[in-house]
Amino acid sequence: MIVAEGLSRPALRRKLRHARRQLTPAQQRLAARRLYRQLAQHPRFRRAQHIALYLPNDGEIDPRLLLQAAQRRGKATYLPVLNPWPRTRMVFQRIEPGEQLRRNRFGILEPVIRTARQRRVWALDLLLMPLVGFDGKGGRLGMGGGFYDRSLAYRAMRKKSHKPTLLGLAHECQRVDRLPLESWDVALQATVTDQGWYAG
Ligand SMILES: Nc1nc2c(c(=O)[nH]1)N(C=O)[C@@H](CNc1ccc(C(=O)N[C@@H](CCC(=O)O)C(=O)O)cc1)CN2
Ligand SMILES: Nc1ncnc2c1ncn2[C@@H]1O[C@H](COP(=O)(O)OP(=O)(O)OP(=O)(O)O)[C@@H](O)[C@H]1O
Repeated sequence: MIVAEGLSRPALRRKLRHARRQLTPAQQRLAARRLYRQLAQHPRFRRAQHIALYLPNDGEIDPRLLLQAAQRRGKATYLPVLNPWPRTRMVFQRIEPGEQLRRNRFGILEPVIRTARQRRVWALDLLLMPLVGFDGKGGRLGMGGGFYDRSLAYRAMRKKSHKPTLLGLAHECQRVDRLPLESWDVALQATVTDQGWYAG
């Protein structure tokens, strides 16, 4: 586990991003299969009809087996898409198997914007979130764009139990003893790694 004390947020981010990029392709594949086993039969996943995931970037744990499983089971699946304007906004758009994707300004694959296919965050059942670091208290450190935090800002005004369920997905090497909490940070209900579940 990584000790956060004495590290600034950017320094911690660099260290954690470095750690996940060190994983070999074989380790990545194994972790992705283990993650799939942790979640595919879990009630939170089985019960969800509208699920948002992401396409892996920069060493992130790969949730594509879960994406395929969700599509096989007839669930609606969504990916984050960066809005052209305002540029700080991220939306969730439904994707179908085999749909053509394009790289966004960060080089991450995403569907081509089609407003009619977008769904409000609070109308999703399950949000599987990428992250750079996590702790055992629901803390999440992202890439630093604040995209997920802004999408979830509505939560501050609603009860914790509201939709969607927020789960972080991570490699075990992304675990930090304790993350400093910022005012805008939205707590995860749990983080799931290739090794297990960490309740928030
Ligand atoms: N797989 C995945 N998709 C995602 C996210 C994510 O974290 N992971 N995002 C979650 O928010 C959004 C994209 N957010 C991002 C925020 C910052 C950087 C970033 O700083 N990237 C470069 C900067 C270089 C450049 O500008 O091209 C970097 O690697 O340093 C990347 C993505 C939407 N889609
Ligand atoms: N609810 C919000 N409203 C406005 N700005 C916000 C909000 N949440 C976060 N931000 C801004 O986003 C910036 C990045 O935040 P932070 O470092 O927590 O992002 P992150 O969680 O690492 O990234 P991401 O959510 O994209 O994965 C902060 O400087 C903050 O000002």
